[in-house]
Parts: sequence; C-alpha cells; structure tokens
Amino acid sequence: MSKKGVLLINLGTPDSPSTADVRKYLREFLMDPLVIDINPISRTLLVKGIIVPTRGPKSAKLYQAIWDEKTGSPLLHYSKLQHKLLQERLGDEYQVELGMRYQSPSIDAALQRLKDALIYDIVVIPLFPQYASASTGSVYDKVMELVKQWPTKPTIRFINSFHDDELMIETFADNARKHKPETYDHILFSFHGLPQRQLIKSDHTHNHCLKSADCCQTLTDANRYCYSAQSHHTARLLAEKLNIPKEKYTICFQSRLGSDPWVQPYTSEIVAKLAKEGKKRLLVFCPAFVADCLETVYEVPVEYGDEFKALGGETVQLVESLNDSPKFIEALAKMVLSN
Ligand SMILES: C=CC1=C(C)c2cc3[nH]c(cc4nc(cc5[nH]c(cc1n2)c(C)c5CCC(=O)O)C(CCC(=O)O)=C4C)c(C)c3C=C
Ligand SMILES: [Fe+2]
Ligand SMILES: [Fe+2]
Repeated sequence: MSKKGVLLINLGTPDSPSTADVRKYLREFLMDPLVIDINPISRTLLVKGIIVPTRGPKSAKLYQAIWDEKTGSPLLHYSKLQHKLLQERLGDEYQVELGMRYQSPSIDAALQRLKDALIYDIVVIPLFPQYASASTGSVYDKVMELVKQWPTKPTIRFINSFHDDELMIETFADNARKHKPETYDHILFSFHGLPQRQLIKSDHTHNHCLKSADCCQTLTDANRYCYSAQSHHTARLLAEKLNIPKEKYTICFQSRLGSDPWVQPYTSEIVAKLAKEGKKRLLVFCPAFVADCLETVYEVPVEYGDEFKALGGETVQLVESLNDSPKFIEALAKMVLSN
C-alpha cells in the first residue's frame, strides 16, 4: 500500500539573528497580503519603507537574545522535534514533512519530497490552534498555489483549527500544574494579536463580530472562524480544566504591530492594570503557539516582566509551550489518524 503524507507547517523564523536575515524574514512575512491586508502599494511602502528598516535591527537584537548557540531559533528547534517525534509515532505508513510558511525549511521543498515519493494523499496541519486568515489561511493559500502546478492534484485534508483539542488542552494544563497555578495572584491567557479588521472579515454574517462587548464569549455559526472567539474558547477550556475561577484570569492579546486597532484587551495594558491593583505574581499561558518562540520566551518574561516589575509587581512566569510533549505529539497523531 502506498504511503500517506503529513505536512506540518509553522510560521517560520529568520535563518539567523543577523539584521540582514531578520529583515529578509520580515519582508517575506509582512508582504503577505493576508498578513498586512491593505492595498499593495500602501503595503509595499509600509513594509519595505518603514517597518523592515526600523523594526529589523530592533527585532534582530531580540532574536540574538533568544538564539541558542547549538539549536538556533526555539521555534525551528521545537518544530523539528515535533516533526521527528510525529514521524516516529506514525511509523513507516506515513511520510511526515516539515515546512515553514516563511523562510526555511520551505513548504515547496517539503511538498516536492512528498511528490517524489509518489504520495498523493496528504494531511496538512498548520500549527496554529486558532484559525486566522493571517496564519492558517495563508498556509492554505501557499499549499494550494504550489500543488496547483502538480500534473495530478493530490488528495489534501487541511486541519483548519484545533482550538478545543482535548490533548492539546491537557498538555498546556500539565505544563501549568508544574508551576502550581494556585500560588499566583492572577493568570493571563495571552494570545498573539490580530488587527480587528481581520476578525470582522471572518464574520460571514456581517452582523456578529465586534457588534457587542461579549460577541466572543460563545462560539456560534457566525463566529466559528473568529480568531478571538476561538481564543476565548481555548482559554475557557483551560480555566475549566485547572479550576481557575473567572475572577482570577484574563484573556488578552499581545504583539500588536502598527497603530490600527487590534483585538483587545492588550496584554501590556492588563499587565500594567494588575500591577497597579497590587498583584505580585502572574502566570502567563500563550496558547496561540504550539512551540516556544520569540513571542513567548522573550516577550512574556522579559518585556511584560520588566513592565510588571517597574510598576511594583514581582514575577511573570511563562507556562512553557507544547514543544516536544508526548501528549501533544499524540494530539497531532490523532488528527492524522482520525482522517
Ligand atoms: C499564532 C499565530 C500567529 C498569527 C495569527 C500572527 C499574526 C501576525 N503577526 C504579525 C507580526 C509579527 N509576528 C511576529 C512573530 C511571530 N508571529 C507568530 C505567529 C502568529 N502571527 C509567531 C509564532 C512568531 C514568532 C516567530 C519566531 O521566529 O519566533 C513578528 C516578528 C517578531 C517581531 O519583530 O516582533 C512580527 C513582526 C502580524 C502583523 C500579524 C497579523 C496581521
Ligand atoms: Fe505574528
Ligand atoms: Fe468575533
């Protein structure tokens, strides 16, 4: 029987923490029309004329701070481990490949290896638990653009999101228990941010998203693919699993870029508010990421940690990501095998 293919895809990271490589990464990433979703001329002027020249050197310093001498970028390191462990778990009936949406290893080369092995039955798993057109949607478009050139189109199944995956939730909960959540003053579920206009685009009823203060509190047909509603759902499941009462946690969104409104509340504002209220110890989950990366290992303990301490707080502790946890590998295997 012919093998089946699995293609794991994460966002991507610079090839090195040098300013030149970080600029190259930012250019490819931010020129994606699903990421900076404005007209092409404005996008080019904004990205190539402003963001890449100014943010490049600053981001390069951050990448230099998290770059491991042996293993490099944490995002790529953990993605490679997830790839290897999933291949071992699934065995010889499957060929598992890894690609990054931006930079390397490329999705193009990963698909080519599947094609060379005559594999025409592929499960694509964009490694983003919550659906967003800027992440999952962009991966989808890239894969389709590439397979469009195949003389015979393969059977492809896309895992569109896994915000409520039981084993994923359990893995985050296990990681949190190591830190004894009950010993913290407050818990944050801090998701990667997204421009508000991108949320609104995912509301096909045009009458739900951001129309009321609590539009993301429940998942309905209207907001099934709303990144914020899915994020709220993940956070609620985690809070239930760990018996964290409502008043002890806040759902918030980090990493805003530019001056347009993004999904709120912003993590930095919540961190400042909690410090002013006299809270001393914060435990922070980042459940939009399946692997530790710049946004978790730097932004949370260093940026938010410094901000919190400057306002009187004491500790900001990150709950480590899913990384190479066997339970998360099992979650991925189940997604493949349930096909
Ligand atoms: C969780 C999925 C992600 C979504 C959705 C997303 C949207 C998004 N991101 C930016 C801008 C930046 N993101 C950056 C880093 C970054 N983003 C994600 C994931 C999502 N982004 C990850 C996993 C990472 C870390 C990569 C790593 O190498 O560790 C960066 C680069 C770092 C920096 O300069 O801060 C930028 C820029 C936008 C504009 C956007 C949606 C519109
Ligand atoms: Fe991002
Ligand atoms: Fe919404």
